[in-house]
Amino acid sequence: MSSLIVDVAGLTVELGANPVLRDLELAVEQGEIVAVVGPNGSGKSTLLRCLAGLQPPTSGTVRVFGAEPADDAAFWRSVALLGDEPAWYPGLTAREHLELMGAVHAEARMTVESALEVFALAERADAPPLNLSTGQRQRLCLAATLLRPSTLLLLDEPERGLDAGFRVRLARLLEEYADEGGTVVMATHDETLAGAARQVSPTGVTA
Ligand SMILES: Nc1ncnc2c1ncn2[C@@H]1O[C@H](COP(=O)(O)OP(=O)(O)OP(=O)(O)O)[C@@H](O)[C@H]1O
Repeated sequence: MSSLIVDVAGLTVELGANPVLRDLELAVEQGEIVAVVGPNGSGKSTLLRCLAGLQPPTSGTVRVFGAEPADDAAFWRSVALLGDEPAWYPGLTAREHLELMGAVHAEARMTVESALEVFALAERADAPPLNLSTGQRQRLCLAATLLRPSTLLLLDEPERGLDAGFRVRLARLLEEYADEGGTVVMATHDETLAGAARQVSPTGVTA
C-alpha cells in the first residue's frame, strides 16, 4: 500500500489574473513533517487551501489520501486544518469550546483536561476566548485542532502569536503526532518549526 499522503503534480493556481502557483510538484509520505516556507505572497496559504479542497487548481492534480480533496465530512474525518482564527461561540468559555469539539468527535485524540494542560490553558479555561491574549487564543485554536481525530494536519502559520518557548513545545508536539503515524504540512515563517521539518517552497524549489 502506498504511504503517499499528499501527491501534487503540475499544480498551477491563478487568482484573478495573478499566477500564484506554477507547475508545483509535492509528494509527502506518511509520518513526514513538511514546512512550506517562502516570502509573503509566495503562495503558501494557497497551497494549503488546495490541499484542504478549499481552492480548486487552475490546472494540475492534487491528491490527498489518494483522492481529490473534497470539502466534505469524510475528508474532514482524517484532516484537521488550522487556518485563520474561527468565530467563537458567544457565552462559551475556552474549556467549553474544547468540550464542544470533544462532543462532536467520538474518538478525540486527548481529553479536554489534557488539552488544557498541554496547551498551557488550564488557568484561563473558564475565560471566554475573546478575553484571552493573542497567543493564548492561538493555543486554544491549536488545542481544538489537535484534539480532533486526524491523520493529516494542515497548519497555516501555527506560530502566530506564540512565544519562543511555546514554539519549541509545538515543534515537539508535531514530532509526537508524526511519531504516532500522522503527517503534517504547515506554512510557516518560524525557524524552529521549519528547522524540525522537511522544507519545501511554493515556487517548487526545495529550500
Ligand atoms: N482572492 C485573491 N485574488 C487575487 N490574488 C490573491 C487572492 N488571494 C491571494 N492572492 C494573492 O496570491 C498570492 C499568494 O497569496 P498567499 O496568501 O498564498 O501567500 P503566502 O505565501 O501564504 O503569504 P504570507 O506569508 O503573507 O501568509 C499573493 O500575491 C496574494 O496577494
